Amino acid sequence: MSDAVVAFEGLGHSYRNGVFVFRGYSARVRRGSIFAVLGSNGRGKTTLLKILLGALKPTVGSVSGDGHYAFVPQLFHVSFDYTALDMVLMGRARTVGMFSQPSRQDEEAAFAALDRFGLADHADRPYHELSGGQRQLVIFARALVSQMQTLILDEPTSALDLKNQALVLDWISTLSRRDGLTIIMTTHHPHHALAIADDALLMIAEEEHVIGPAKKALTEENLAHLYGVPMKLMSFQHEGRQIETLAPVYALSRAVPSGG
Ligand SMILES: Nc1ncnc2c1ncn2[C@@H]1O[C@H](COP(=O)(O)OP(=O)(O)OP(=O)(O)O)[C@@H](O)[C@H]1O
Repeated sequence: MSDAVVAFEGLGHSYRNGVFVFRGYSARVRRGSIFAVLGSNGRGKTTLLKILLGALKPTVGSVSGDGHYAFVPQLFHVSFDYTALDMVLMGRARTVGMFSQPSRQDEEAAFAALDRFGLADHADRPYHELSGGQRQLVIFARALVSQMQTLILDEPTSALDLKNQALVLDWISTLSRRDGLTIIMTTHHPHHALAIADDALLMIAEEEHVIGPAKKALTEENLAHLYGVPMKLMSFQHEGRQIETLAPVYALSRAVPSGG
């Protein structure tokens, strides 16, 4: 695998005999990089993540990787009355051990992770009472304390407001650039991928996919082809930085006001 942390070759999955969600997909995720996966609803992004996590066996193709990943799912339900802090402490399972109590150091790390996401005041609240976005942030905090070198994030910004989207994007970027972690994330936001990803996989159709450096893969043409919505790439200066971003162009049906 050389510099690749995760690699797959000729990968495909079929839940029902003969009907493939996708097949023939190949890619390599480089150590320390951010790898974004884009595709329309039902294209197979979560299926791909489940295969990489080893939770699902691919129907065809092969996957390699060390299997030591922290996973942040889209929705996370728990049946027990855990507090937000308990949820984060579960991320320390590797250091706490099966039947021991978390150490003071574990608790401090968990509390600091909650604080990083602005949730220190919610540490003792029941997890299931938190809002969807707050729960998503708690699960990020849990991934943060796990000390895994690879994070797999399923739509990490889906439940978040703009401020918390920016916080999480910055967090992902810092973990990769400063701490050398490898991040694999799915997203429905091409501009998020363009802002932070090194490489992108565009799952376009059953066999059709684009893989490459984010700036080369996330073109107006490829994205319009993927989503069926025109996309505009914009480049401008902001506070001395050159910004490149993407915006969809919506075709709105205009209702004609009556009598007008
Ligand atoms: N356990 C399952 N059994 C049968 N079909 C499934 C199962 N899980 C997913 N599918 C089907 O596989 C396809 C891909 O689903 P998947 O959840 O991987 O897509 P996705 O790209 O993550 O979608 P979204 O963007 O809507 O979250 C869908 O057609 C879905 O209905």
